[in-house]
Amino acid sequence: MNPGTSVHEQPENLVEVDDLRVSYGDVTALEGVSLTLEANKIYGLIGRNGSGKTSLLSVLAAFRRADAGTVRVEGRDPYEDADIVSRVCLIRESGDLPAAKIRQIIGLYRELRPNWDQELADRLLRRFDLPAGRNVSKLSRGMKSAFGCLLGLASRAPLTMFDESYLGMDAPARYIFIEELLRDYVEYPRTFIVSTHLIEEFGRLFEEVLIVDKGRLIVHDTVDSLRERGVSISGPAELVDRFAMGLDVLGEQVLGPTKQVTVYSHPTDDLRRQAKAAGLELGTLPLQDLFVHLTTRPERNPS
Ligand SMILES: Nc1ncnc2c1ncn2[C@@H]1O[C@H](COP(=O)(O)OP(=O)(O)OP(=O)(O)O)[C@@H](O)[C@H]1O
Repeated sequence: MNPGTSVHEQPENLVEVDDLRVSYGDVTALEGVSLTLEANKIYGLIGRNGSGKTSLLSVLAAFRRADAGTVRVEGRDPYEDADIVSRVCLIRESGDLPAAKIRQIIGLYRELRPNWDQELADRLLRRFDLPAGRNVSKLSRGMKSAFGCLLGLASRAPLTMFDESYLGMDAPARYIFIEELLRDYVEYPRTFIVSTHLIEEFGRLFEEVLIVDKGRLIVHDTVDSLRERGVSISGPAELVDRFAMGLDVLGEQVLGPTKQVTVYSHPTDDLRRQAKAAGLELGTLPLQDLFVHLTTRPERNPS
């Protein structure tokens, strides 16, 4: 069944989180996180190791309870709400798979997931080349990940979250995942949150990006406006250096006599004109450079 035709009336904001705190003993994983996610969008969740991504997704999926603040999915607290939980799917890197054959686990999901699509599951089995008769304990790491991606996509949950679920998958398998996610999303729009460290590779999926850093949400913006926060400049090295002087340079690459720098500065019309007149090329800012810039501060690198 298409999630859009579900008996549930979806509020415009699928997820509402207010002043969330999550702690593990004396470790505070998230503090003061507030966010609103709309239905039927693809969100990228990025952050450095230990920044709190898994903690956030675990709370949304009701794997954990918030220590403070409120969490609402479709207007309701997902914790101990079986109806909401059946409409939320979190695929974690660890897979959370029982030691059973692929075919048996698919049968289980078919029972439990109200929107399960068997045709999609069969196609993904073929595309990922997964042996339906094999026990998951005998699968390679990448195969386990691909199977997790299959389960997440074929579940067609209105809120589907992948937490680094593609670790160990080779590049062709990751491309299949991205292609299938986009294809299915176009046909059956729903909300995805995709956490990843492969920012440029997965970036083309995202409409909006959430960046968490040290337990706080530091950015929630559209990909387009994030890319507009800076610009890449390329051309003859000497000219590029002269042009970038005084600007906040995020990164640089030298290829023979040519150089490309990325700068954290909104490319005004004036800057564009000057660059063009100087024979330089302006390009979009790589999300990865922006991410590194925003999450690398001196206190992160104690001497
Ligand atoms: N079960 C736990 N017990 C104690 N501390 C934990 C536990 N799980 C997470 N933490 C701590 O909470 C913080 C956030 O962890 P979390 O797993 O949410 O980060 P992450 O952004 O998903 O990291 P990564 O990118 O490395 O997977 C870290 O400091 C981590 O050490």
